[in-house]
Amino acid sequence: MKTILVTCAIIHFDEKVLAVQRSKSMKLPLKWEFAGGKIEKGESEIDCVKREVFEELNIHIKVNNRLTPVTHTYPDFKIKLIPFTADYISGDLKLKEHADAVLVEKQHLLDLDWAAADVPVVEELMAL
Ligand SMILES: Nc1nc2c([nH]c(=O)n2[C@@H]2O[C@H](COP(=O)(O)OP(=O)(O)OP(=O)(O)O)[C@@H](O)[C@H]2O)c(=O)[nH]1
Repeated sequence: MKTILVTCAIIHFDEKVLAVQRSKSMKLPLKWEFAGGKIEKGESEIDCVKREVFEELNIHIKVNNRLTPVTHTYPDFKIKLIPFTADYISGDLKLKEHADAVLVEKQHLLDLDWAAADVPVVEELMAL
């Protein structure tokens, strides 16, 4: 099975981080994730994560640290999820694709029903 390369951003707004919920019509319906998406041909990881966040949320971010990538096999596809910590810079947050968004304190992140690939990312983040 081909591995899809996906970046995502753990966007900090002061002490909280932004989680977004996939819509009913997306793959992994209603699961929570970090904004991001597939790397396009010739695109750097950082350009990808900035582009996807702007496309999905209408905000600009500053990308900080790359966390540990997670390879996960779902029943019908396999991804390598490459997470970055980031800070909100500017823009009015608008949900272009997702069903919902919440700002969560780090210690409450595991209360959400995450896409399976995100669970190790959340655990790493909580241990930072
Ligand atoms: N953006 C993002 N995607 C994630 C995360 N965790 C995770 O498993 N994924 C999966 O990685 C893929 C990212 O692709 P995407 O967001 O660009 O595309 P999509 O599924 O909405 O579009 P598609 O239906 O065209 O494939 C999705 O299948 C999504 O389910 C995450 O934290 N952020």
